[in-house]
Amino acid sequence: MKSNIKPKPTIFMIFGGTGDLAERKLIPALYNLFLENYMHKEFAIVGLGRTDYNDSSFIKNLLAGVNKFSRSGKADKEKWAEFSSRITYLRTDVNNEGDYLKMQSIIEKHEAEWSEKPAIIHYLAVAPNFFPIIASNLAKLDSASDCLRTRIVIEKPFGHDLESAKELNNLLSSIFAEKQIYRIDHYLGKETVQNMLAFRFANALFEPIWNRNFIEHVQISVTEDIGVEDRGGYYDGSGALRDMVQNHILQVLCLVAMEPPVNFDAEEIRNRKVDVLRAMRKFGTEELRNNTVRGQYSEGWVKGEKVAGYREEEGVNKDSNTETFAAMKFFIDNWRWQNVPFYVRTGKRIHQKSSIISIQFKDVPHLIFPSQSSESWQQNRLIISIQPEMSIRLQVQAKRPGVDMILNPVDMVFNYDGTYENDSPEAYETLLLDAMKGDQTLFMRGDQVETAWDLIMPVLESWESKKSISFPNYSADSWGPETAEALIAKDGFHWFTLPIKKTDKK
Ligand SMILES: NC(=O)C1=CN([C@@H]2O[C@H](COP(=O)(O)OP(=O)(O)OC[C@H]3O[C@@H](n4cnc5c(N)ncnc54)[C@H](OP(=O)(O)O)[C@@H]3O)[C@@H](O)[C@H]2O)C=CC1
Ligand SMILES: O=C1O[C@H](COP(=O)(O)O)[C@@H](O)[C@H](O)[C@H]1O
Repeated sequence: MKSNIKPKPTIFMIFGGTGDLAERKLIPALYNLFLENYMHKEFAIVGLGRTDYNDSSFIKNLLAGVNKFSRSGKADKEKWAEFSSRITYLRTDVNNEGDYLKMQSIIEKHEAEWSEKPAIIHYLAVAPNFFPIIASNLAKLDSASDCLRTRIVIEKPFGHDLESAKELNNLLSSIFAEKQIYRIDHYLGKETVQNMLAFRFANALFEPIWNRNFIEHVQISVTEDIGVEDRGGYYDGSGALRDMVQNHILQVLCLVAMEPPVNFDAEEIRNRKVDVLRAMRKFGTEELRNNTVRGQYSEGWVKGEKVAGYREEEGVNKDSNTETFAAMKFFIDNWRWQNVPFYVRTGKRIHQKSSIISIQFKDVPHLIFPSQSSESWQQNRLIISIQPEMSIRLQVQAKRPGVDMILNPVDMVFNYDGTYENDSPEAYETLLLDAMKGDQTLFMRGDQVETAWDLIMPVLESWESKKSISFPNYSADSWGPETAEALIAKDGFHWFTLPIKKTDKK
């Protein structure tokens, strides 16, 4: 993220190098960073897994992944040869202490050959039950306590609840310093999410009105048209609240609501974000009843094809009460945001894939133009579209051409397509480069994770204790349960959606 820091020589140890995340995201991201000359010339990638590969069969598999998933398309033959010459495979069982000694010798070999001692990034792309055993074994490596160059990247989910997140934090901090721990949230790597910082704190225009005096309400809506796909086993033990709200949505909310930081330091930004989480109102019995909604999708039709209901998905319990949709109303109890509702919603098998932040401003204090119909009148609204459209729209009222003073809302639009020629990097590219640079700004600090868990625990506990919910309660390809409409409609608002463009639908 910070352009004034350059990566040093680096060794990537990818635990779970043979897995889905490495194939679809990590290796394509590292390859793109290499293509765009962001990597230091001295780097090595070590894939770790139990599968019986040698270097060449491992690399062949990774190439297929790059060809299929990289945003830069099929790999260039020469560039791939150069990139892949840095990749090796080490057959490893994370439970086997002897395998960590082999990692140690790889590190020592590079230390002896390279111009300076490398940064060592242990990337834990394995199931979370392996995080403790890997961390404990890494503690035995000579380099583990070297704060300046050894880093551990932890994939989501970071804990299953507050207690397990605390346990994991305690274990990690007994081995590593906080500045060595990189808890990943890929939403923070998204270009449009990072742009919130630029938009809010590099423009004089918006900050003076960014508060309860001018803003009526805020919406954060992250909807997906896909179901749980092949992750039913994981998802059924998680649900939408844990999978999306506790992490991605609360992190985005923090960027919308944080106070201006005094500088661009990782600690300063993360302090301001955690302040927001600490100020968020806890859910008591009344808020649980009135301000939260959950749902689960049933079968339906998507683009002419019949799709299964959640309970029929592979890996999902046939009478599962796991929510695939969550909506809630939050309040932030501080001077800036008192009484401004923040509505959030997320769900799978929703009619439209779309991640948007909508900020609705208060009405004008006095309207001088008579006879405006309700369709022609819209309070000012700022829409930050994270994906698939990457844009910022400011909806303002304008006079429609004609002899009468008829108003209608129009959009002032900044669209990434058409403004910038280059493709935006994938979230993992930004985050991996930051891990190489040692920049933690876009990674979650331990207290942030725990405060976010603390906030949602009453909702989780309440939902888990009341099993009598009548699921499924929304059909695939709908906008979620009707109660989610009611949650916002009872305050006089409605969920904002962007019109679907043909290209948005796969
Ligand atoms: N896939 C995705 O899109 C996303 C994944 N994540 C997170 O990333 C992590 C990995 O997910 P994903 O790649 O999908 O999982 P996969 O099941 O595809 O991969 C799991 C990996 O763990 C390795 N592994 C399992 N047991 C051992 C062992 N005893 N010793 C050594 N290696 C072992 C497997 O290697 P082998 O089989 O060769 O032993 C494999 O490489 C999870 O925490 C997940 O929540 C987060 C966001 C998105
Ligand atoms: O972390 C996760 O995110 C994806 C959605 O990510 P996006 O970048 O496609 O918006 C979600 O599908 C998945 O369930 C969740 O684990």
